[in-house]
Amino acid sequence: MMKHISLLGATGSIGEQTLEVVRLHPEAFQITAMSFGQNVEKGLKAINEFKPKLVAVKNDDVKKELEQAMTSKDISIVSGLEGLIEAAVYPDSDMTVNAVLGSIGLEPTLAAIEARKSIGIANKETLVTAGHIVMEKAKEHGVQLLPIDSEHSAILQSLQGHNLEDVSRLILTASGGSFRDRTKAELENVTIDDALNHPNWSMGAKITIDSATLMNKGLEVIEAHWLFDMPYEKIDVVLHKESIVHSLVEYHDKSVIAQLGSPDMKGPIQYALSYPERLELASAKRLNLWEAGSLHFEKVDMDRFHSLALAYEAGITGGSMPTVLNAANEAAVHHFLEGRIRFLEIEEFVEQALQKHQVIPFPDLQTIQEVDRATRRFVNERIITS
Ligand SMILES: NC(=O)C1=CN([C@@H]2O[C@H](COP(=O)(O)OP(=O)(O)OC[C@H]3O[C@@H](n4cnc5c(N)ncnc54)[C@H](OP(=O)(O)O)[C@@H]3O)[C@@H](O)[C@H]2O)C=CC1
Ligand SMILES: CC(=O)[C@@H](O)[C@H](O)COP(=O)(O)O
Ligand SMILES: [Mn+2]
Repeated sequence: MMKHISLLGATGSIGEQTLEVVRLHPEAFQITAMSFGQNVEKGLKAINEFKPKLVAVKNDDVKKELEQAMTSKDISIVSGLEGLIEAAVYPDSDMTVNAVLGSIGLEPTLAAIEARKSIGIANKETLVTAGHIVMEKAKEHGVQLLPIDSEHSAILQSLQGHNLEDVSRLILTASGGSFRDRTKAELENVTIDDALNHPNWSMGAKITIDSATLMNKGLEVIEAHWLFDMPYEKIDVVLHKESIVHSLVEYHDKSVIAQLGSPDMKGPIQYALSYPERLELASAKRLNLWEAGSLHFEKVDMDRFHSLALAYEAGITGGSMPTVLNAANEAAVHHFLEGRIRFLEIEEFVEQALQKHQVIPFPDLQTIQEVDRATRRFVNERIITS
């Protein structure tokens, strides 16, 4: 049966690869609504090809620009957070794929759950900042969140046919990112371009920096905690530089089940779209184990990758702490990408924000939004005045 999809973040790395999956399966998937931020050129191409009925953009200026560039008058264009939510709950859509960047994805996710859409979630910041609210709402409305993040997709795939109660440990693999072979001292003067040079994956700028600090893995630990209802002491991270084993599940009998494949996000995206079925993915590179030769696994040095330690601490503390972790990291990475701070200062600003924060247990949505704003202000002011 045809699945109708609202795609949030259509011009991004995950968004474009989702469109590629839809392009490969016109018999199975159709884009009914889409959103993007401000890349009108890319957005317009996607609109012309996929012909959604509704398009949401970042603000009124982008809306005007798009309206002038569009020839078809049959497509509604909306803007701002309200527009993003409208796209997320578009009545003709069965599924909402959230591939926007950052905690702006939270309210659209909650709205889509309330509208009982099936959810494909790439936007990990949403689960980090308010996992307890998202998961409670999903449970209340009987909605399953289907992970698009490769590690969480690997875990979901390794759980098929098994019970969560029989799991003794989740093991997330980490490539180590752009600087995995450098010492901390060697990170003092690395450039933005160096940091954006991921060894295995081509991704958006923010997640590529997160991968280099290993904050990405920290966010993923918190994401796994919520998606699979797993306590932090049962979530481990292992360095695996080939990014071929995408994550593993250990069961009580010490049997370990893993999902492997060549690094290609179209796999996890398609699995979320077609779940629980599997479709052909003709464009994917077959994993050739004799070509891969050896696979390597290493313990993570938590002093070297301090951001991962900060994420575990924030997750275990819980309450509003993960919101601070995420907001401080989003702000600091933004400033790094703008050339205002050095690479190692990202984790310093995140740590300062966490240290200054008085944890609020069980924060509601409004509290989370206030903490998010206050944390960004704290980081911005320190950076602008330093
Ligand atoms: N890239 C990857 O391989 C992976 C990504 N993820 C997660 O998926 C999410 C998306 O990542 P990625 O695709 O790399 O990111 P990109 O930066 O490539 O894309 C982000 C998308 O969100 C849109 N966007 C950004 N800000 C806003 C805003 N304020 N309002 C509306 N739309 C906005 C952008 O629009 P525009 O560009 O038009 O302004 C773009 O379409 C992240 O949470 C990331 O952690 C998870 C696993 C792998
Ligand atoms: C492709 C994907 O899921 C990314 O989140 C990936 O995990 C980044 O790689 P590392 O964080 O392991 O470097
Ligand atoms: Mn990942």
